[in-house]
Amino acid sequence: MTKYTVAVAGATGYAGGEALRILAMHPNFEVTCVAGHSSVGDRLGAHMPHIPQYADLIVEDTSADVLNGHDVIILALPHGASGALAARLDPNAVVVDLGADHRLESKQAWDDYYGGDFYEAWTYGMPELIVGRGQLGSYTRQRESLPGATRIAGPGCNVTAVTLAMQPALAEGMVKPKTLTADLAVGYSGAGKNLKRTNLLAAEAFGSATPYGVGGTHRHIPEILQNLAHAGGFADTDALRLAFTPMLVPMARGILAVVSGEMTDHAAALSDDEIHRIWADAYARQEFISVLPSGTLPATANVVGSNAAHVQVVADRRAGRLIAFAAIDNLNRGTAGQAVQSLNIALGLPEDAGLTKIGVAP
Ligand SMILES: NC(=O)C1=CN([C@@H]2O[C@H](COP(=O)(O)OP(=O)(O)OC[C@H]3O[C@@H](n4cnc5c(N)ncnc54)[C@H](OP(=O)(O)O)[C@@H]3O)[C@@H](O)[C@H]2O)C=CC1
Ligand SMILES: CC(=O)N[C@@H](CCC(=O)OP(=O)(O)O)C(=O)O
Repeated sequence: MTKYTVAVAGATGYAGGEALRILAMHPNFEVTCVAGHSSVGDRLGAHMPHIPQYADLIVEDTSADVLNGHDVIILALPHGASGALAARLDPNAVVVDLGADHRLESKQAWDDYYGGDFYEAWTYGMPELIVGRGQLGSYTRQRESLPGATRIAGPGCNVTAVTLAMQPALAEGMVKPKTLTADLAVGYSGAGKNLKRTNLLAAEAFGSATPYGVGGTHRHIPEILQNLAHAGGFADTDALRLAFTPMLVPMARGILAVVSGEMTDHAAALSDDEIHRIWADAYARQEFISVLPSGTLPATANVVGSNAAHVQVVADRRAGRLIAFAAIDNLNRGTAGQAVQSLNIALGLPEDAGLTKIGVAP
């Protein structure tokens, strides 16, 4: 069996930790290097006691010299920290960046929402993303760009939930593209191990629910628009408008996205069963995406610990809106699971190697 050595940078953080957990269960990968920042010199076991097989690895400095020499390099660093580093990595290594530095195709969007140096977009690591149509009307997927890729950009976690919920509507012209809204319940781990992306202290977040990143400011908006523009076959994101409001809720992992848009006449003329069938067909043969039976709504507890996305769609005919739902585990499907899925495809391994769609509910 082919074995690949893997270096994980950001190994002491939540996203890097989930990558290590998945890699520990993967038959083709062996973690041979872990790197960090303030934890350099520590045993990894001090930070990741739930992954005993890598407990004795020592956290090394995050530098190109340390990371080069391994077949695969996973970067799980704060955004802005991987762009310059990535430029010094071995061109023959397969590199996956879980941060945002290589996701956006538009420099303008990067400048508007992130700022700092812009780095070119890498092959986007969301295999099920609809990017066009092939012969006989079947969808072309992002999966087709991944074999042989050596630079892969891991999508944002909120982006993943919103895209998977709503992309069939754009692909089939079922919602007016300037009427989109997305409201999300998001678990604490999305903010990283210090809750720092929310500016909240643990005592303020615990037992409470509060919105953040409101008013069109959240950095995931341009990435969602980029994806939905691909799914809808639009030349750019100007055709789309999205009101996006995430809310921090008291759970460790999970995202529940509620995404809606005003129905087109085409959608309004369809029955509930026909609408549901469009979602089911869009995700047929997409092993990790489950369109739930009509009447069953997604819940984060059912996907925690897995690379699955649970999706549902309903028509609110009084409001004239289609409402799509997706539940994911932000660290697994939203980050490390999706990254390993993309790596599997890039390396020609079975797409599901080392991954599960079985959750740990309740
Ligand atoms: N959490 C999530 O749900 C998701 C996270 N991501 C992305 O993954 C990346 C990591 O996020 P997350 O794990 O949540 O964050 P954490 O704060 O939990 O972890 C950050 C990691 O990066 C290291 N680090 C911090 N600063 C630097 C630096 N200047 N140079 C090198 N390493 C550094 C830390 O090392 P040390 O502990 O040693 O200081 C730690 O290992 C981010 O880009 C994030 O946006 C993407 C999707 C979802
Ligand atoms: C609760 C919380 O703060 N969640 C984060 C998740 C972002 C994330 O991790 O994705 P990036 O890689 O794009 O930063 C947020 O909404 O910004």
